[in-house]
Amino acid sequence: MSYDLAVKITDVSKLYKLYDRPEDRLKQFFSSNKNKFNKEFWALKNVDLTVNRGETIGLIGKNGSGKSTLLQIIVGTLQPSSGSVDVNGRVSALLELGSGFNPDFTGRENIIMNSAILGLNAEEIKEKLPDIISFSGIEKFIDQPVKSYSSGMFVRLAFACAINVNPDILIIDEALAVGDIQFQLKCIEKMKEFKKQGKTIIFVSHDLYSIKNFCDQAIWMMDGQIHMRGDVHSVSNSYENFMKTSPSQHTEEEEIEEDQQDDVLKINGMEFYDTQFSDKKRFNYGEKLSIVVNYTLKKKVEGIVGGIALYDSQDNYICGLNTKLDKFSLPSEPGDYQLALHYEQMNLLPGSYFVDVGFFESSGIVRLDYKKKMDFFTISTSEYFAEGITCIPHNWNSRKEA
Ligand SMILES: Nc1ncnc2c1ncn2[C@@H]1O[C@H](COP(=O)(O)OP(=O)(O)OP(=O)(O)O)[C@@H](O)[C@H]1O
Repeated sequence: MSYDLAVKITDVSKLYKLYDRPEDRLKQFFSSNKNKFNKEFWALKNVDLTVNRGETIGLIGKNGSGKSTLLQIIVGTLQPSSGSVDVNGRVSALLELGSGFNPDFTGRENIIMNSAILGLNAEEIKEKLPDIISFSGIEKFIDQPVKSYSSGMFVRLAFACAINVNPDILIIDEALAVGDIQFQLKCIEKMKEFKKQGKTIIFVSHDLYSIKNFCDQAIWMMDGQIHMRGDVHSVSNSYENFMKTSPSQHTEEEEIEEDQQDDVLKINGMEFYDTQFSDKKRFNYGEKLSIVVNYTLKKKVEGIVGGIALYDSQDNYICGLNTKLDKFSLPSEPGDYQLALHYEQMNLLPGSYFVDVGFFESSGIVRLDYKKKMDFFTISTSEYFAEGITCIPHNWNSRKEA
């Protein structure tokens, strides 16, 4: 395989045999009739994929589309039913939370075992061990069996192991979402460092915003196949459009959980203002409208991104704006701040509109605080001049054909 390639997958398929009842497995074993007692299910079908060294790839797709199966095959924890997999370099993966850990071993023993599996020799393990323990931040519990760990402690240990063994290829499957925000910030800094060093990263997330911010390329998996691959914006926009037209699809992306932790940034409140700077909630169509968000930054964070999104009463996404897209930078030093967004002309038609407010670190992967439907405002007008959600600036013209 060429030196420039990190992963080469050729015609890989993964077949599962599904049995309705446990005894069917035995019956099938003795049956000469193929598939009499089972159904065949292809989790992956004829997948070809090459990943170049230094690429940062986002893997997206509905639940059950085959993302984890593909990653496990790359990592080597799952064997394909057919096809070949070549990997150049050391792969470190954060797949299912702590899946590589032995619950009866202590944290320290698990680090040693994991590092050995990844190919580190005794000398290297001895050298890395203090870094891994210190990165995990769970020094006090490192000699306890991991079965006594909370999910937060698990993710700390798993991430510390995965990221400190100097991998050539880093694979992360959503796992970062667990764990506290300060630890997430520490991890994202490491991931950014990896990216700068030109390492290969494959990152799975249902959160398209973080995929768009962190990755250069994206792969969209559908029904066990690669449906689309290309630059991150075109693939994620196509996926987003597809998901909009499949109303029955329920993704984790929709389940934005409000961050209860406020140890880094806390959104304190929000107000709406008109041109007279009087605070109100009822506006006339076409009026100027400003949203002012009060927040407290408790720790220094560079490159914070603030965003405001509007939804109508049927939960249709109307408009999402953020400071990164508009190249507006926010302060990084701790303090109490106000962030104001001024809409020059609120051209939404009469109705109630809900506002989401969120703050993220620069790549969008770590959500510092997020308030869904934090408040709402209403638009009214005494005239009847258009229908729908918004009135787009326009004019009419008519002429007689020559
Ligand atoms: N051991 C197994 N036996 C039978 N079917 C399986 C097994 N593991 C996975 N599958 C099936 O294979 C399909 C692909 O699963 P996979 O976990 O790769 O999807 P995914 O895209 O990672 O989903 P998610 O986003 O929910 O993690 C699913 O339909 C799943 O039910």
